[in-house]
Amino acid sequence: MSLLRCISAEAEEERWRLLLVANFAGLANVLILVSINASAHAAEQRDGSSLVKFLALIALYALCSRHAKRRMSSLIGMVVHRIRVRVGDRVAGAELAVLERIQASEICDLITENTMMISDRAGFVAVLLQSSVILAFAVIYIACLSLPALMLLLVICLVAAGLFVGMRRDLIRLTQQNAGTRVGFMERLMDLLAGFKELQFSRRRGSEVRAEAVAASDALRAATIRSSDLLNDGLLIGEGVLLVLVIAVVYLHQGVAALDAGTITHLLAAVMFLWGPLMGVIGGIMPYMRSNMALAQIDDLEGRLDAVVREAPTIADEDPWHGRAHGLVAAGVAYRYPAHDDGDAPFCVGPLDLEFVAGEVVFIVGGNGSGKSTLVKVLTGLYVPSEGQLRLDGVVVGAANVAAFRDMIAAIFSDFYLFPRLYGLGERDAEANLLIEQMQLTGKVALADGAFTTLALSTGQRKRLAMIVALLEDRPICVFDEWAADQDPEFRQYFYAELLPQLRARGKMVLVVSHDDRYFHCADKVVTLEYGRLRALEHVARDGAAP
Ligand SMILES: Nc1ncnc2c1ncn2[C@@H]1O[C@H](COP(=O)(O)OP(=O)(O)OP(=O)(O)O)[C@@H](O)[C@H]1O
Repeated sequence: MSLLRCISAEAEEERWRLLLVANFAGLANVLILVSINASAHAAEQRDGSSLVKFLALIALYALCSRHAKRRMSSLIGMVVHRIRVRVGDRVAGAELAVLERIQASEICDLITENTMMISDRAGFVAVLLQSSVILAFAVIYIACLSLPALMLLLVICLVAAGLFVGMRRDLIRLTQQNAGTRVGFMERLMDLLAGFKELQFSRRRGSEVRAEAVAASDALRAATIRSSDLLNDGLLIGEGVLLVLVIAVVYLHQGVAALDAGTITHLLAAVMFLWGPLMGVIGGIMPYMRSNMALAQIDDLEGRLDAVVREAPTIADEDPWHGRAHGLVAAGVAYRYPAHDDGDAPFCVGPLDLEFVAGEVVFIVGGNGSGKSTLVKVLTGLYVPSEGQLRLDGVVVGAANVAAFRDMIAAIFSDFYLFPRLYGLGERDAEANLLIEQMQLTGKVALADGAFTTLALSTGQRKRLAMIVALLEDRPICVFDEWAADQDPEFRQYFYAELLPQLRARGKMVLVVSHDDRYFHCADKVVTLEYGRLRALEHVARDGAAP
């Protein structure tokens, strides 16, 4: 959708009022020109009342033009705001498997860069729209002065428009190239920042990464120069058109039409007077075209998000469990990742038949890449099974109720994210600080007004904070993916020998992904995976001794 259409849709019924105000501004502007021309040629027109008329027209123009430009800028701001919210909602409403297919860096770049581009150029676009209205009135005035002059003006403008159309093609090509170049540069910058530590240990690796970052920056520089050259060419064409217009008017009476000196002076005054609005149009065309391209790129991103979102069923709000979970059954459940571009067979976990009950601790174990985390994502409703079904207390987990199902799970994944605040948990400072003491983090971090005082902690300490959040959530199903991997021996012991039994005693259904074979006896059941298949399902005797 073009920016003009977006503005019009945003303005709703205000659009007609805005158009009227912009037209008043255009009319007042041209009436000032007409009055100047009249006063310049007739002494009787230069009295006090004509001065008042001038001042009134100037005031009318200033007020209407100011209102129209301000409203247009603010409507463009609203269009951009709505785009941000819409794309944000689409991302928030997407499924994990969907988001894994679109790079987060690409989403961020497309939203921030393009919306900033539209916002930054909103002023130019507002001037363009207002100037276009003024020009339309000026064309009527020129037509009244001389039809041949109007024809000449239209021919010159058509030639200029043809040049702009040619430039638009270049601009589209450059805009697409620039987006790719910018993402490339951001990726190299991330290499430098995220891989900072690794780069300290190899000067050669460091210089190779730096060389690629410099090359990406250079490509970005060249791309930016090409774009600004194109914009400058656009401005130059506009200025050229103006000069050609002035010269054409002067020579007009010698060629096509015999004009008297008075009309020529009026025409020249018109062209010179319209220099500002003409430059407003010319200066605004490129930013307007660029804004439309930014909109097209956002449309494309939204289309891609929609296309993958359409594959996933719409999530509804049904809640057949009301916060209680007794038995979770995976019946013939399998999950297959999307096929690779290179034709390699994608990884598949399952089909598996498994059962988990409340008050039971189940360990999911296996070698690296055996599918433990993938299985956990299926069991927690993050991935929709490719085959089979998940049933909680006899009710199939599906699109209609998966949101309620997920609301019953407290999960800490191996690549967990720690929010700086206790979102969704209300006022829990006292309880949280008690748990912080239990987790031996007192003096390191505290919870004040729902926010952690710091997150600058070690990996193990941050995982303990994530555990505190999970315990505060107090959900019937707990999932811990390699939580103990970063804990010291004392805390590892606390996790397996104290925390898990406490959760079992409280009737929680606990799923633990673990490599700690020293503690496998702490489980009620051990599910062993190998290449995505079930290798063994062992029940552990409850006296603590492995069978
Ligand atoms: N986002 C993804 N897209 C495509 N394939 C993936 C993705 N994540 C994992 N895989 C594939 O799934 C396989 C199993 O990965 P998974 O993370 O489930 O293993 P894991 O048993 O948890 O391993 P680890 O013990 O190393 O954490 C991987 O070998 C990989 O081929």
